[in-house]
Amino acid sequence: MRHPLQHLRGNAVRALRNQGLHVDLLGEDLTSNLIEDAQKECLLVNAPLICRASLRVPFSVLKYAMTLDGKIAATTGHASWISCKQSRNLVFELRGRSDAVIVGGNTVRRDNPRLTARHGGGHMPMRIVMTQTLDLPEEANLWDMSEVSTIVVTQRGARRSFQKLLASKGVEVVEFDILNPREVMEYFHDCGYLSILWECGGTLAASAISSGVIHKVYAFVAPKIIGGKNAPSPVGDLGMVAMSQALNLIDVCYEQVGPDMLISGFLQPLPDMVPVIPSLNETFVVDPTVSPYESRIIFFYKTWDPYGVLSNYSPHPIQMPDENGDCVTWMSVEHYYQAHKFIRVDDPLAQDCVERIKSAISPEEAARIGRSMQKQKPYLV
Ligand SMILES: NC(=O)C1=CN([C@@H]2O[C@H](COP(=O)(O)OP(=O)(O)OC[C@H]3O[C@@H](n4cnc5c(N)ncnc54)[C@H](OP(=O)(O)O)[C@@H]3O)[C@@H](O)[C@H]2O)C=CC1
Ligand SMILES: Nc1c(N[C@@H]2O[C@H](COP(=O)(O)O)[C@@H](O)[C@H]2O)[nH]c(=O)[nH]c1=O
Repeated sequence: MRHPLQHLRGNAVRALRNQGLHVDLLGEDLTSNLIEDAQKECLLVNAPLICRASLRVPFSVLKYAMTLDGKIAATTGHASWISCKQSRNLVFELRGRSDAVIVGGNTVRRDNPRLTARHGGGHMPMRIVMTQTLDLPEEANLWDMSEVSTIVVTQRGARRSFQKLLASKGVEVVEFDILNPREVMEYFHDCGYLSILWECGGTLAASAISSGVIHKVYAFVAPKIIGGKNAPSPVGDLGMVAMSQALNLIDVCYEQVGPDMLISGFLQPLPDMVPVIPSLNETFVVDPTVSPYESRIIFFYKTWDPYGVLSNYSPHPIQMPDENGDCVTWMSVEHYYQAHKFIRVDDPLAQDCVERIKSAISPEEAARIGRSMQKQKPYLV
């Protein structure tokens, strides 16, 4: 398949063909039902890359283990173990395929987890803790940095003395003005993360789902019943009141793992799998009074879809007059847009940022520079 980013599209294919290799592109040179299935498999395998490239957050998987009566712990908070050994071994593999594993403060306080991939010398994911209060134990397995590092993300100004203690143990602390899953995922996207495994409890899981940053779910269901009116469940309050609002998983798979059942599926369509024209019962058009089928209206979003050339990210140069009326060429609308956040700001940092955006190699890079500068130095915008 072709690369999802327009400016990289075709490069690898061209390079291979230039070397005399025969390359067939799924869905272009080769078409058939079988090929369509293969193309879909290709999309699924590349889900993290596609998500990262088009949604500008890492691909996030929410994983949890629950009893048959939908509990992720007993009323006391005790949770080890719900799923069987084979299931937990599979979790080590999932961790090993992720760039980071993330939990909420309460899971750290309650479980003192290690969050390592005990799979024999393979890749170890970074460990991330999300906590507003920073009210965490002084001693915890996650502060043992001998095998792998931990990053704690928290609210700006939270418990400065505890931040110092963490720093003395080598734990990185990142402060956010607004600590929510989307901001945190955008930050880790900008740091280069591709895929994140969420192993938190229901409180943070609900917040992450509501923020739209969870793409896939892995639910291990153990044939056990624990009961308990107040025993926690995998997803906290989503503000839904009718079953018709429930989120339906897509491409659901069922797999038996020892005595457990692993149910997995996508929580939102992969960007390339989104239908270009929304179906009639979908109501998410920008203006609810406008039908998505109205012929005068052109819908565009991703650069590689029909009309994608109208997107800010389309890598087409534009010419715009500067403050003196002289014509200046910008590599894309996104370059122009990002630079104009800083263009008349009387500060050398802002001027430097404009120059960096101007010479960014792609619209995505221009957006990355603009957005991270805006986040780091909000006073410049
Ligand atoms: N069976 C399983 O698969 C799992 C079971 N568990 C069990 O679940 C229980 C803990 O569940 P739960 O309390 O939901 O734990 P979470 O892991 O969801 O932690 C919740 C905490 O996350 C922090 N947080 C930071 N930002 C946010 C935000 N934007 N929204 C929500 N929370 C945020 C807060 O920490 P702070 O208070 O520090 O500010 C909050 O109290 C334990 O009993 C544990 O054993 C946990 C994980 C998996
Ligand atoms: N209880 C439970 C899970 N709990 C998750 O695993 C974490 C513990 O990881 P570690 O300390 O590395 O073994 C814990 O904090 C929570 O996120 N996972 C599962 O696959 N099955 C289970 O039954």
